[in-house]
Amino acid sequence: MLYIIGLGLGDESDITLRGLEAVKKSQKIYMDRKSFMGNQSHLLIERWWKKGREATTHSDLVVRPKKLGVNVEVVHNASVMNDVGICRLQLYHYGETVSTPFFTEIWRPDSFYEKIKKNRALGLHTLCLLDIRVKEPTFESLCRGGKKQYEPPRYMTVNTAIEQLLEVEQKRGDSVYSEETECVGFARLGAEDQKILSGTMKQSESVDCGAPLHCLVIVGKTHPVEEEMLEFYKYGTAN
Ligand SMILES: C[S@@+](CC[C@H](N)C(=O)[O-])C[C@H]1O[C@@H](n2cnc3c(N)ncnc32)[C@H](O)[C@@H]1O
Repeated sequence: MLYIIGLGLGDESDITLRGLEAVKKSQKIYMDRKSFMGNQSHLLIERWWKKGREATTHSDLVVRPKKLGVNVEVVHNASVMNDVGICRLQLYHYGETVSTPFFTEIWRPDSFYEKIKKNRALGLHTLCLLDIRVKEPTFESLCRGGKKQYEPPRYMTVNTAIEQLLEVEQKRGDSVYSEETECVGFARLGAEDQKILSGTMKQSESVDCGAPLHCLVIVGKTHPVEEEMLEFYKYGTAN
């Protein structure tokens, strides 16, 4: 049996009772070290699983064992996809979620711009999931071959996300959003020191939201009740 257990967003105490039961009765436990930060992770608990591979996807971790006839059970938990609801921007007012990768000197992908443009044309909010670089081999060690060396882990901040979004707006120029566009920054959702910050992109870009993980919502058309709630997290108020 392979259990895939969501640990939630805060720390290991967020595991569900069902998840804890599955941990207790498993012989081997794998930690998914890619899409997690410190406490938030997806525990891969298995009985028959061979050594995991360095790079894989969650779907692959379900498909491959199933093809081998291994039973797979997912033990659900909170996800950032629903936890952003804490700021009371209504979840059914969101459009397509986008990912924002770290730009490099030579690689500045901006496919997210068209998706944000579509969402905003419909008045919808956009959740931006920010890049995580964990166990990334260094360019030198890849070129040299042999034993890999790894870059230090990097987690994109709200500040970097806004900076890159505004750079793309400047380049594409379709007035999809601007420095004055309302957004909500989230840091460490589910942790005791979680931080939620609502303000314009320009205001939010100047705030240090602290340790990762961060994500960002670009606010679409709001209902008066949504606006009322965002006041609690307004730039300049302590929260
Ligand atoms: C690829 S997604 C994985 C999300 C995870 N599977 C889930 O459903 O919660 C990783 C991104 O989600 C966002 N994220 C995940 N956990 C978060 C948290 N506790 N607080 C803020 N953002 C978070 C960050 O942008 C992070 O880079």
